[in-house]
Amino acid sequence: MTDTIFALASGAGRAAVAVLRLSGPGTAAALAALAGALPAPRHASLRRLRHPQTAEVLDRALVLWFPGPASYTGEDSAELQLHGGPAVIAGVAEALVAAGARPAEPGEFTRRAFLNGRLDLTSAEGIADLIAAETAAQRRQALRQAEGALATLYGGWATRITALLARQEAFIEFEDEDLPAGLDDAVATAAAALRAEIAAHLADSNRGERLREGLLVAILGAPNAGKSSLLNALAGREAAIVSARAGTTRDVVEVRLDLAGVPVTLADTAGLREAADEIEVEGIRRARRRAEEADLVLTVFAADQAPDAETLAWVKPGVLVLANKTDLAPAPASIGGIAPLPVSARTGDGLAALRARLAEETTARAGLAAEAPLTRPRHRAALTEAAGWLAELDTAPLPELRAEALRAALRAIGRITGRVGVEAVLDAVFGEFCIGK
Ligand SMILES: Nc1nc2c(ncn2[C@@H]2O[C@H](COP(=O)(O)OP(=O)(O)OP(=O)(O)O)[C@@H](O)[C@H]2O)c(=O)[nH]1
Ligand SMILES: [K+]
Ligand SMILES: [Mg+2]
Repeated sequence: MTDTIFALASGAGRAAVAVLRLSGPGTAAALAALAGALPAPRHASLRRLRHPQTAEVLDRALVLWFPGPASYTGEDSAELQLHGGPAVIAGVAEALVAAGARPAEPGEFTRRAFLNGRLDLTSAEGIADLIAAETAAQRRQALRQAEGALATLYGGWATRITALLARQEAFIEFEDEDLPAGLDDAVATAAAALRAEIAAHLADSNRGERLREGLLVAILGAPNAGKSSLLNALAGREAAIVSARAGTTRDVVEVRLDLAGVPVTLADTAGLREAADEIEVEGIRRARRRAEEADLVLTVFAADQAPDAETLAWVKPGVLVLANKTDLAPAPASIGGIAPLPVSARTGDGLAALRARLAEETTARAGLAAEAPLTRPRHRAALTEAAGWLAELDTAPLPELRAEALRAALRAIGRITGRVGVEAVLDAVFGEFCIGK
């Protein structure tokens, strides 16, 4: 028998209202034990909540009863809107345990919704992304996915493969009879067309995945070039220590920015130079490593200094070259063959242009690529596999082998939406949820 689970669906900590959710076959009994007779379905009803054993009154709360299957999980479920204090929440949780329920695992409500056919895996992942979304562009992408944009796309492809498989199997079964000429070729042609659509979907330069994960932008340059000053200016707060002493920054200092809807982690790093101090050496090692991982590097020079060799090594295609301190000296026309963007962290000159340029660079690397962009490596791997099986149709000599390739392609796509062989991926998918969802 399925457990009845409960969890705090609202955030932890003191708040005006805390929402506790319940789901499972024992929901009605637990509600009755705490709140008396069941309220009308889907109508908020104000009730005294009592401990079922001690009868102590724990709170006055709004109680909502959602009988299955027309609920989020598809099971009988309920919501208790409590006063949001920690002692109230703890008391009601204890009462629910006394009434036979148990605390939920992360993502367990949505997992049940999936198992009861209320949503597919991509929609469930969209809900997790929606809860995690930090920017408007992330929210839009997550909401579309939660509402089934990917389920529709991938489900449509699965339907087409199923139809091809039916034709291919008819071909095998009636091989000796008179079938329309070219049926076999027609299957291969349709499979090739589908493979091209999948390839186009895969060739989006990971924009959807990058929007979901956010971008890393690293600031690199000589000591005292003004890297930390630039980070603070872009962040709008004194996140990193600034001083006239070369070698101030040792650890990597990171801030989160929202650049035109793309979440960006901006990393300030130790100035590059031949250092003797072992702490500074480690800082410079970390600086280089962060820059190598970065989606974009801001290579910073001081306009009043000759470019140093260590930083010049980071003037290359794909980086953004900055000449800072233009209040002290004009920016050179070219550094290492690239025209630098002139800025002054001190006066703020050029910062608006830098911000605009950064937004341009980040949205070119991440963002809404299409109505239903690819958002997860899990989907990418399965689609690549499906496309590989469809390619087999061009070369597979026997109708039986072609049918087998179509079946394998179908299984690969079915794993994305959760139609086949899902046990293995469920823990990974629902483990990323918060408790209460
Ligand atoms: N005049 C002028 N001074 C600046 C500007 N930007 C930074 N500075 C000064 O340059 C010095 C070094 O600035 P930081 O931001 O600490 O430089 P950094 O590149 O982070 O230095 P390290 O962490 O030591 O590598 C400080 O005294 C800043 O006030 C600027 O645009 N104009
Ligand atoms: K400094
Ligand atoms: Mg610094």
